[in-house]
Amino acid sequence: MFVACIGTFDGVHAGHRKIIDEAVNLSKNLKANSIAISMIYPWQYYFPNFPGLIYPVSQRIELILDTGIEDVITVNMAEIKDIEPEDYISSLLSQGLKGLVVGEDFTFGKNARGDVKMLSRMAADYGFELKTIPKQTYQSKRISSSWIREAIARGDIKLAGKLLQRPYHIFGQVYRDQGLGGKLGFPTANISRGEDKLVHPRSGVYIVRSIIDNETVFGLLNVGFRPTINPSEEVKYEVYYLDFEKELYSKVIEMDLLEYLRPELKFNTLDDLIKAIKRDERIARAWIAKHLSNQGEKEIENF
Ligand SMILES: Cc1cc2nc3c(=O)[nH]c(=O)nc-3n(C[C@H](O)[C@H](O)[C@H](O)COP(=O)(O)O)c2cc1C
Ligand SMILES: Nc1ncnc2c1ncn2[C@@H]1O[C@H](COP(=O)(O)OP(=O)(O)OP(=O)(O)O)[C@@H](O)[C@H]1O
Repeated sequence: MFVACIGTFDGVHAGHRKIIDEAVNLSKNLKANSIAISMIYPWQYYFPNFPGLIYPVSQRIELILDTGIEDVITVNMAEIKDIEPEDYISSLLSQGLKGLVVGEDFTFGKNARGDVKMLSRMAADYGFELKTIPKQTYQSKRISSSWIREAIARGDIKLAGKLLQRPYHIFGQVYRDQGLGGKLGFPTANISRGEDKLVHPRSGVYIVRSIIDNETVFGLLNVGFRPTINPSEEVKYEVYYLDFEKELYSKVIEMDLLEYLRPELKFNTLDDLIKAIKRDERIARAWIAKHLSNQGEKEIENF
């Protein structure tokens, strides 16, 4: 016996959390297991103008499980897009579905014909519990993964963090590059974000925070194409951690994006680039000092 909630859940934003929490509550009332059914990719993923996922699928699953729901099942959109919605629900019923939680505007199945009206009818006919959740909003606008992707792409990481209920973070493995940064006076770790098609934050410089070997470290992340030296065809992620000297090659690091400082620029000389980075560092140090709480704990206010 199980209670399920259905969606893509990319980002696991405030609206998703509400749906998942309600599924967990309902499962307790019905003494059943709780399951999130997560579409691997949203419908838009298959179109060329899709900006990319907020988080890799593996991380999405971790975030969903962190909410306290017992299991996550991933479903390929191709598997259900041509299925009659009644058939999909019947197959869940035959597997022990006792309750279902969805957003009020949720649609699924062939021609998106499955909706709350249809689900209510089926719930009455087949005796399962249906809970629909009113849309969760921020500043009167429906919270959605699409809105968050768009905010990240234009560098509004504050808004993204609000909608996600935690700072937007990126994560990836450190790989060896030319090591030019060290020679310029600021060693950088180059990050590879993996295979999933992910949204790129607006190119430029960000203040970031990571936890490395149980220690909080702050850094400057450059996202972009490095137009000044060694230009790249694809977006690169390079982080310069402040007051940090440990070896990072091949480690997987996660960083919270806290503040957007400036766009990436093409400088005429290397010297100008170095000056700009030194200035970024001064601004970042002042920002960090201002935002650290007074109790000596390395916590950023407002997050
Ligand atoms: C904080 C920071 C800011 C940066 N800003 C720029 C920039 O505005 N324009 C640019 O062309 N490169 C910028 N870079 C990228 C540097 O050009 C890059 O780190 C340098 O080329 C070394 O790269 P490599 O060691 O990976 O070869 C920035 C790097 C950092 C860490
Ligand atoms: N703001 C919200 N308030 C209430 N329910 C929501 C909200 N956003 C999504 N849901 C519900 O959460 C489940 C998962 O949503 P899903 O990830 O498919 O949509 P989304 O966040 O709107 O993404 P997209 O912007 O890509 O359409 C669905 O049942 C959906 O109806």
